[in-house]
Amino acid sequence: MVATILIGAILCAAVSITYVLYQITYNLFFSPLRNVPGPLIARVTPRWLMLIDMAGRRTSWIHNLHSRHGPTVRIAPNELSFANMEMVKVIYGQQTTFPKAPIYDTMSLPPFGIFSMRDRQDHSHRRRLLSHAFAQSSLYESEPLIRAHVEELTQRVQSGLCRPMDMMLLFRLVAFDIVGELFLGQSFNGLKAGTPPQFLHDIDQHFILCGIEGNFPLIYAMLLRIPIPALQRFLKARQRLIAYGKETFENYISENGRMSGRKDLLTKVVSLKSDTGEAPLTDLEIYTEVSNLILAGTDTTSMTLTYMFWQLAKNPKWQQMLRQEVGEKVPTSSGTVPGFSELAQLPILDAVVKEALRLHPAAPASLPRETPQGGKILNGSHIPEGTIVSMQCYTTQRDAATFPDPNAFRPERWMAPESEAMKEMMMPFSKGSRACLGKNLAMMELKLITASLINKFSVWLGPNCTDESMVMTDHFLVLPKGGKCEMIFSRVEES
Ligand code: HEM
Repeated sequence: MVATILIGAILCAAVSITYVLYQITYNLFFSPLRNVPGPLIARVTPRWLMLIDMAGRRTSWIHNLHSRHGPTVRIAPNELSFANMEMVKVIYGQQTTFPKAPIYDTMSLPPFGIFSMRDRQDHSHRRRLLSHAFAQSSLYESEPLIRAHVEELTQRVQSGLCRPMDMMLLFRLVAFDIVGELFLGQSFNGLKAGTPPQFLHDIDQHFILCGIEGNFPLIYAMLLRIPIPALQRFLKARQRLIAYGKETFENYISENGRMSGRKDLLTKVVSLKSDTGEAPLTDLEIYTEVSNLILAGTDTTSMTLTYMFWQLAKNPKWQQMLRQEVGEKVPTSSGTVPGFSELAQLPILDAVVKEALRLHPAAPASLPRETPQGGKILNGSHIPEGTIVSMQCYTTQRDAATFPDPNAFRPERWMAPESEAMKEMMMPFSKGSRACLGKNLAMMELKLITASLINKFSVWLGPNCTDESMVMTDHFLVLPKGGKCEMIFSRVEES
């Protein structure tokens, strides 16, 4: 009996070792990607990229590889990263044939919302149905709801003048309250409470869970079977996000009906009719979508604000220029939040926002796509179908030939006419048919908040806010290494 078990174990070990050796030999010497440069360990095993990913270092690691090896690098046995302008259109352009990669299946729970949909037809149907809620005209109708939260943020800052405040937290709370207001019909009242509500903790846990499930599916499946209540509670974060969306949605419908005159974006989604005769969204699809939109619209906007204000705190000259530009539209003394129509085209504000999005994109990492049937020629080499390919805007937006002095905060680069290369390589919201649906909303929030705060206050770095604490790490979305961003505000007249 013992001998049989021993022989079985030896056979299993031998088969496993042979398989691993075969994989290594194939990946290094026979794979069609064998001639693409990249670190040896990454060419041998996909686990290396996964570990780097989990450590929050994916973006900087890939960026360094491009600096060393050029525009095409192999970052895993079956995964390539590109960094040159010609590839942007091919992989992300309006006519691209590269669908989102299978990893997106682990980024949401089914039924998938627009963000995770990989089928081209399903996606374009959903996008057609949702687009009108995000149109600029819809956003103008919702502007008063957004401005009320910006006003609340301004008062919150006013009440904490001359002391360090964690602005990363305040920006998260305001962005969160705004998307709650617009997509659930009620604010989360995070700013009022001053602490993150459970939903925000669940968003944090959601991103960790995506990393575990996407990179280590077996471990994730095992964790699901371990009956430790705290662990199970952690693993249920994504279900809680959907459940909260469902409950709030049902309350909203019972209070407001389906054709309420409320000027939020949920009303637009609920009352939409398809002009093409296509089926409108079911309630299940609406509240799943809405929960995902809250996720998509919180940390993206708040991290952009955090880094933009960090740069402004380090560059008082740009604060003064902004204040002067905004002040000509809205006097500093007036208690009001400026109107977006007055701000939308201000050149200095626009340049500051763009430069923040360039240097500190909230989604800096690769956006993986799958090479379609038959393969494709990319940068002169035939890339077989099924190969995962991606670009990261962190790298395209720091391309020295396109953006001279690429690591410096220089908004003036956006005040001259933009070159074709700048337009192509700037992709903080991605490009083409999968580009960010919330871009208009994000720009509205970024400009309203920046103009309102800078018009009234000067901002300085807090004692614990250093270049080291603000190093960008990423778990798909960016996060400062120090996990917070302390700043000090003072009234303009006093500074
Ligand atoms: C500064 C703020 C923002 C940035 C930098 C940003 C960035 C991005 C990026 C890079 C993508 C493409 C992701 C991919 O291909 O995997 C994306 C997609 C998306 N974003 Fe945003 N986003 C921002 C704000 C928002 C907001 C406020 C919302 C809505 C509340 C939103 C909703 C979406 C949706 C629905 C998609 C999926 C679009 C599709 O696949 O058709 N985003 N965003």
